[in-house]
Amino acid sequence: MTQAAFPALRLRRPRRHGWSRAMFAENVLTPADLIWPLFIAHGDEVEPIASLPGVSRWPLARIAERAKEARDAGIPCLALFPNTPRDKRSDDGREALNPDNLMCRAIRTIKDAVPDIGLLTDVALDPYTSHGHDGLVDAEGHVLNDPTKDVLVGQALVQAEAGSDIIAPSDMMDGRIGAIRGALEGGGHVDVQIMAYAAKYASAFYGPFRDAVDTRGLLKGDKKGYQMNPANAEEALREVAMDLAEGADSVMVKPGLPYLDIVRLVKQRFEVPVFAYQVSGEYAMIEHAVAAGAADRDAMVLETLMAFKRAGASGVLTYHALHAARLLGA
Ligand SMILES: NCc1[nH]cc(CCC(=O)O)c1CC(=O)O
Ligand SMILES: [Mg+2]
Repeated sequence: MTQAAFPALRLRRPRRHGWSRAMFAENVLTPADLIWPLFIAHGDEVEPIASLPGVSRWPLARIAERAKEARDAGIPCLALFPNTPRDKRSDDGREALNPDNLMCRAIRTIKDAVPDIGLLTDVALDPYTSHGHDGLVDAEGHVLNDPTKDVLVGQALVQAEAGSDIIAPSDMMDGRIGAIRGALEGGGHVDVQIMAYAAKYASAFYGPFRDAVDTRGLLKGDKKGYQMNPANAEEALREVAMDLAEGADSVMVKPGLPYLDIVRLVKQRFEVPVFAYQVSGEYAMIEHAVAAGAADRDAMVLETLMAFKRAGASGVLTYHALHAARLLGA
């Protein structure tokens, strides 16, 4: 590429005026880029989550209001996470298969009230197990891949039957995308999508989420035996290749900002829709920085979300979705 030299070349020239900055923008962020995660309470009260300031668990009676707010702000899709009552959690997580569990009731409640918003539902056993792991555990505490995969298939089917639009397995078992895709096809759910949490890292940024779904106190050990090592990037490409080959419609990288290099690598290598999850610890870092007077919330939210777009993401799951969508729509 040939280009002029200074002073003919002045890269500041187009930055002088707002209209010009807008015209030269290489990426845009819109409310349609945002997926809003919502936590469902099992009781009747709104339950603020102390480690996730500004985020609450919503009872079923209030969940449709949130869906309407999201739709009215231009958010295309919600991600749902249930806080299963402790007495319904068990070693085998069988409540995940109950077609009347909190997740399935939330799906039906939202679909009845707001049929035109998309619903993405998490597939993994952690909100349902008494040990807090995403799968079935053997006597040594090892999470068993193949038996877990079979349960996840059943979990995906009850969610699809309740009306989920996008099944999002966040469990990191090998082979579950193919098994779930096969079951969805066999069950007549040919248009239900799969967004695979393909490159999900064993991260220190999930703490507040574990409070939100009440697994922090239950979790025995850690998830390093199935989630990825933060040292690895090549392996993320193998994870993505595997999930695409098994029928994923889109893939996710998680956490978000510390793994933007992975978003970029995946996008360049595969040219498929890539989503990023700006996770609970990332949200909390921003909120605590704001509370400490170290940052401007609106600017920081919009800048971090734009960074995902620049890296190549098709969209972002973020607890700031409603706030950001309203800023963008204003
Ligand atoms: N299936 C577990 C799951 N699904 C989404 C998140 C984290 C999301 C967040 O931190 O916002 C986790 C946490 C974990 O793996 O322990
Ligand atoms: Mg995998």
